[in-house]
Amino acid sequence: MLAGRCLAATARQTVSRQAPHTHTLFRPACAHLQSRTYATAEKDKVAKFKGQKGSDGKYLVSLIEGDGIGPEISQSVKDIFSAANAPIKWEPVDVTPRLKDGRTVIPDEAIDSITRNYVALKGPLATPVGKGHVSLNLTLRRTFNLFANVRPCKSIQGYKTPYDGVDTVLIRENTEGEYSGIEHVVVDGVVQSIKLITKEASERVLRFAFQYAQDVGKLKVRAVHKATIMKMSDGLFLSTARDVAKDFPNIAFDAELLDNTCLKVVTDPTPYNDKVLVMPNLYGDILSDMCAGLIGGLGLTPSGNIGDECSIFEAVHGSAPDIAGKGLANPTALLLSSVMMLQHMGLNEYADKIQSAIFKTLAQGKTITGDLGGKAKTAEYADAVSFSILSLSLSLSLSLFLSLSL
Ligand SMILES: NC(=O)C1=CN([C@@H]2O[C@H](COP(=O)(O)OP(=O)(O)OC[C@H]3O[C@@H](n4cnc5c(N)ncnc54)[C@H](O)[C@@H]3O)[C@@H](O)[C@H]2O)C=CC1
Ligand SMILES: O=C(O)CCC(=O)C(=O)O
Ligand SMILES: [Mg+2]
Repeated sequence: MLAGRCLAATARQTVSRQAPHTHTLFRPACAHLQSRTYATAEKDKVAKFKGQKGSDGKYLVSLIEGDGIGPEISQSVKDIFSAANAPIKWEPVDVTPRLKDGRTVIPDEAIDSITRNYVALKGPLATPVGKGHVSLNLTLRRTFNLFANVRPCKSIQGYKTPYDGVDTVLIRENTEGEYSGIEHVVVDGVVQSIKLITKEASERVLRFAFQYAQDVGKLKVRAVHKATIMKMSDGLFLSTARDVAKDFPNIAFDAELLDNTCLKVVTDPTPYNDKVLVMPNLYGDILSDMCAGLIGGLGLTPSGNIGDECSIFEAVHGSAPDIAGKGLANPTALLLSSVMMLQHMGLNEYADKIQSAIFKTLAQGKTITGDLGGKAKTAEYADAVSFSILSLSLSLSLSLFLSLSL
C-alpha cells in the first residue's frame, strides 16, 4: 500500500533562500522547496516533485474526479484548462476501494499513477459514517506522506461578505493526531480513539509552516492548540513549535488556544492576515471550514496536500451529496486548487491566466453559481471563465498584431 518513493522523509534543515515568490494570490504551496539551494541530486528530486514532462511537452497529472459533485467540478477544470491551453494531460485515476487480505485498500493502479506523476488533482471523496471503509482522503494523505495541508482563504473581490479583506493561511498536520484511525472497543459500551502526536511529524509540519511564512512574507506563525487539556499530545506539538521557532528568528511565534482562535476569527479575521496558523489535524479540518464561511463558503476555498515528493491538490469541501448531479456546484474551490497545483509545478503563466479569469468572472457577478447568490449552472460559470481566458488571449494577440503593424 505504501508508495516507496513517497515514504516519509525527515524534515529538512533550512538552507539559503532566494527572494520570496509573491506574484500570485495563493503562492506556491511548495515554496519551502522552491526557495532552497540544492545539491544536484536534490535538484533532480525537486524537478520531479514539480511534475513529469512528457515528450509532447505536457505534464501528466493524476486526476481523481471523486464522488458526488466531483465529476461536475472536475469537468469544469478540464474545460478551463483546455481554454487556457495549459500543458497538462490528465491521467484518470479510480480510487474505488478494494478488499485485499481482508483490508480495504486503494487500488495499486491509483497508487502507481500518483507515484509516477508526483502531482494529482482530486475531487471530493465521500466517507461513510460509522461502519464502512475508512476515509480515502486520509488514506491518500498517509500513503503519500502528505504531511502539510495548506488551506488559504482570501476574500473574493466583488463578493460582499460580513468580513472584508480576509487573507488567512492555515496549515494542518495531515498524517496523524485525532485522525490516526486507531480506535477500539475497550469493553462493551466503552470505545477508545487514540490521538497520536509524534515529535517527528509535528516538527515536519511546523518547519514547513515557518518556511512557508518566510517565503510568502507573512510575519508570524501561530500554533493553535489545546495543551491546557491535552497536556501531553498538544503539549508535545507546542513544545516542538517553540523549538522550531528558534531556527526562524525573523518570524515571530506565539500560540493560542483553539476555542479562543474560533471566537477571534469570527469576530474579526483581519488580525490573522499577517500570520500562518499551524495546528494538529482535527483543529485544521474544522477551522478551515469555518474560515471558508468568512469569505462566501466552501465553494471558494482550495487546498494542497504537500509531501516531500508527491502532492495532491483538492478543495476544502466534500462531495456535497445535497446538490450532486444537479449542475449547481461551484467549481471555484477545485479550480483554485488547480491554480495552486500549477504554481507548485512552476507553471505560473497558466496559473495567473486561469486565476485572473476566475476572479474577473466572480467580480462581474453576472454568471455565478447559486451558493454565491447567482443563477448560473456549474457549466455556465465554467464557460464564462473560459470565455474570459479566450477574450484576454485575443486582446493580447490583437495588441501584439497592432504594435507590429505600426
Ligand atoms: N476532502 C474531501 O474529499 C472531503 C470529503 N468529505 C466527504 O463529503 C461528504 C459530504 O460531507 P458534508 O458534510 O455534506 O460536507 P460538504 O463539504 O460536502 O458540504 C457541506 C455544504 O456545503 C455545500 N458545498 C460544498 N461544496 C460546494 C460547492 N463546490 N459548491 C456549492 N456548495 C458546496 C454543500 O452543498 C453542503 O450544503 C462526506 O461523505 C464527507 O466524508 C467532506 C469533506 C472533505
Ligand atoms: O475524509 C473525509 O471524509 C473528510 C475529510 C475532511 O473533512 C477534510 O479533509 O477536510
Ligand atoms: Mg473537512
